[in-house]
Amino acid sequence: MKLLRFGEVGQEKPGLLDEEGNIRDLSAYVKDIDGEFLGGELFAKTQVIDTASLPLVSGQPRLAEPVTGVGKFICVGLNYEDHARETGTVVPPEPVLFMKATSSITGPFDRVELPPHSKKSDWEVELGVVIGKEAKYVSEAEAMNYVAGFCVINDLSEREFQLEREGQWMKGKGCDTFGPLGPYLVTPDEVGNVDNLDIWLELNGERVQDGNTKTMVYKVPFLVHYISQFMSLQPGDIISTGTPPGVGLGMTPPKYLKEGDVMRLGIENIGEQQQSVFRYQR
Ligand SMILES: O=C(O)C/C=C\CC(=O)C(=O)O
Repeated sequence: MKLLRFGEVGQEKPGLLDEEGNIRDLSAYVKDIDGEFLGGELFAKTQVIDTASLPLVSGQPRLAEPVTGVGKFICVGLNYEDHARETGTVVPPEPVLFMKATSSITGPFDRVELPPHSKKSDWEVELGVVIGKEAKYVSEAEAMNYVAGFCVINDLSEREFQLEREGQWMKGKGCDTFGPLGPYLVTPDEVGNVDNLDIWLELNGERVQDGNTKTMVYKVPFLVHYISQFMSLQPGDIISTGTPPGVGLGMTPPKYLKEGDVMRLGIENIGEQQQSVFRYQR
């Protein structure tokens, strides 16, 4: 099942994508796609709904982030060996974790804003994991029972804020619009082998990231297990699992986003996003 949310900002409704690629309105069954829904009985019931019985949504509405009310947006840094190398580092002996502000979350086709005083904003396509059940000290073997589904994430990163200013990475990771999610929350049964999915990003039509989740170092079950040793995970929390090589920081010379740029990114079986870039004016 591919769950989604559609409509203008603040007026989104829950929906799903049917087999023919049409959007169907789920709002008669479900208030919204959030932690309460994903952690409750309705989520399982929704998976067996006859989609043809749901109202068709006409036109081409805006697609929003497929889950709302995200409590935690946790990211894993340097989780592909070749990406670590391109940034001049190595894969750490344990996962590097950081948080993105939940206020950075936007829809998959919404515009990305460059902060007024930024110079080094960069792209990072990533596989997102959406938690469906409270996970506290879970084992690696049982970890997938806590996963509701997967989505595409662009972990946008302002490198000067992240790496050249004092303190933690979060300054460069949590800027407004720096966390496009979606367009779909895809349930595991439709994803196939999560350890073998093509993952890519194009900047202005040129493919700059061209990887596969098979080269991810710390895999999804391990990450869910690992993070749950430090904090409990709640339904609707998101884990962004790291990016493959091809970010602007790793280029010679480095290349960063500018107004007018267009990013298109996707993951096999999970979906595609596209964002254009503008500079926020104060
Ligand atoms: O130079 C470093 O320490 C790491 C630079 C970028 C890694 C990153 O942002 C990531 O998400 O991975």
